[in-house]
Amino acid sequence: MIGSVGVIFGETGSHEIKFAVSDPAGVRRTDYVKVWHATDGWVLCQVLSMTRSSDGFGLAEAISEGTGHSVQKNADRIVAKAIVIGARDVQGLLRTPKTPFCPGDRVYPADSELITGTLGLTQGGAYIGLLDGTNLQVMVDRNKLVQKHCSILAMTGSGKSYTAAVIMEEMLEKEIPLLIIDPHGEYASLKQANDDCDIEELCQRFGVEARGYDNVTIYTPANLKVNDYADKVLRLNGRNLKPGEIIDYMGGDLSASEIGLIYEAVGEIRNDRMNYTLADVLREIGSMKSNMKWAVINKLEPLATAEFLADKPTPLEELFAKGRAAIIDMKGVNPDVQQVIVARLLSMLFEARKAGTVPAGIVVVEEAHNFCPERGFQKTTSSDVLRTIASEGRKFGMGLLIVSQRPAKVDKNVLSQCSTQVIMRVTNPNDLKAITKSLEGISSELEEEIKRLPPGVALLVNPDIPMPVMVQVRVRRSRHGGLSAEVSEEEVPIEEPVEEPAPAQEKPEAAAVLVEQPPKKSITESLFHRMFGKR
Ligand SMILES: Nc1ncnc2c1ncn2[C@@H]1O[C@H](COP(=O)(O)OP(=O)(O)OP(=O)(O)O)[C@@H](O)[C@H]1O
Repeated sequence: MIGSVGVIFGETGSHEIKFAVSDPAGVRRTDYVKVWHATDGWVLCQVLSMTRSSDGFGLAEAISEGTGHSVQKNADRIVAKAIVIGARDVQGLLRTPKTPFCPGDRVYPADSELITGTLGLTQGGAYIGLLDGTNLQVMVDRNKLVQKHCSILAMTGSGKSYTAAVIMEEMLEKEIPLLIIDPHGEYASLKQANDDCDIEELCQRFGVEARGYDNVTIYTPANLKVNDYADKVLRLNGRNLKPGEIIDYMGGDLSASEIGLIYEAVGEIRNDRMNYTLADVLREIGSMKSNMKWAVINKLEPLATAEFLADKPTPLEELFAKGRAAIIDMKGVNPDVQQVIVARLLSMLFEARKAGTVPAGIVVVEEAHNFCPERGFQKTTSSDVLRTIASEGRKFGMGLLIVSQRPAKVDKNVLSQCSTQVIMRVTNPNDLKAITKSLEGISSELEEEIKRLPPGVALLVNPDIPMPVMVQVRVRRSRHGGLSAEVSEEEVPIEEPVEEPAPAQEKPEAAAVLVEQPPKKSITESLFHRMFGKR
């Protein structure tokens, strides 16, 4: 029994074994163990559960009699259940034995080489962390992250953004372009080296070196007053927009007649000239006879005055470039506008990628439930493009890194395309259900495990690793947390709400249909007149 931790007993199969633990200090739940199989050699197994009882008299004696091994006589009985992972054959393919294991055979702790080789932990070089409870590095294939997308799902405070930053660092190390949609300004600190008080010890443990990344640029769609730690403003093209582009920006909240009005107005302008602004489109709509024009102006006016639309847009080639990360820091930007910006920016980026004018890379979407919500929760402008990138991105080398604390609220069409899943602690039953639904054959033990994961520990599901593995996510090279807490919060003036004046006289609806009435002067109308003068 030297070196062994237990002995197989009872009815055995080739997918699962039960063993009586002979060395309680030598084996714990989730540990990897090995068993010799007559045809397959050393086979890797993982302990799923352990039970201890004092009423199993007879079990140890039975095993002892059958095998000649002495097993914990006169003590509590500890029984472990382990799942059989398998062994690599000569071609490197993972196989599970075709015949059952023998009762009485010994179970040993698995050695590092067998674990790493069988689980395929070192493929592709993006270093995520250490296999929980070991010193074995877990790596995933960078290219597959680009081609097959990745999701990080966990409840708040469990280490989502920390882990997302670890993956971003791995991409930056290999100069893979990153575009990061950052609603809370959490990733600006990628620029600074990790200066945690215990950083030296952690770096030694995980085998990394602390560093900041100076090839990271923070863009704000607002302005440098609202976001004073941003490096640059993000501007999208606001000149000579086609009717379809204007409609996209307006977020799909238009009736067919309103859409018609926009086409008509832009058509009129383009008959005359090809160089125009949204203000010109507004003016053209204002000069139209249709009663509907006020509704359209009401919807278009915020766009015409939006800061993020400009004559000189930020070049996509600058935003998505080899060796660089562009953080789109949404601080101070209204959530509806954030979605419009994400929708437009990602549509243009995906087109540019298809045309080959930007390199292959990864788009990170934090708070993904707000940008691609599950049907039934809400409709957002950015849903369609994210769904398109999720399903077609792999053909063109555009990957998604989806991060969310509400997996149940993220579009399943997007989540189901993420072949790498990093799952951290989740306790909400709906979120847990959404996760386990997407993981084929997840055991009830693993489900329980997800509820109890400590911060910084993740369950990693990856196509190159034959089963989910528990990973202690490595320490960050760069500092964790946004820069926003360090800068003085500037007060953003809040506009007083303007009360709409009550209509002078209520008109019967039928009359309004039959007789064309001049529409009442709305806020939109007065704003319009203020901007362009009376018409
Ligand atoms: N792998 C790790 N190593 C060390 N500390 C970690 C690790 N993961 C998380 N932490 C710590 O746990 C805390 C929470 O992590 P993080 O900010 O990533 O959580 P989160 O899930 O993104 O939360 P929120 O939704 O509130 O942003 C942080 O203070 C971080 O320092």
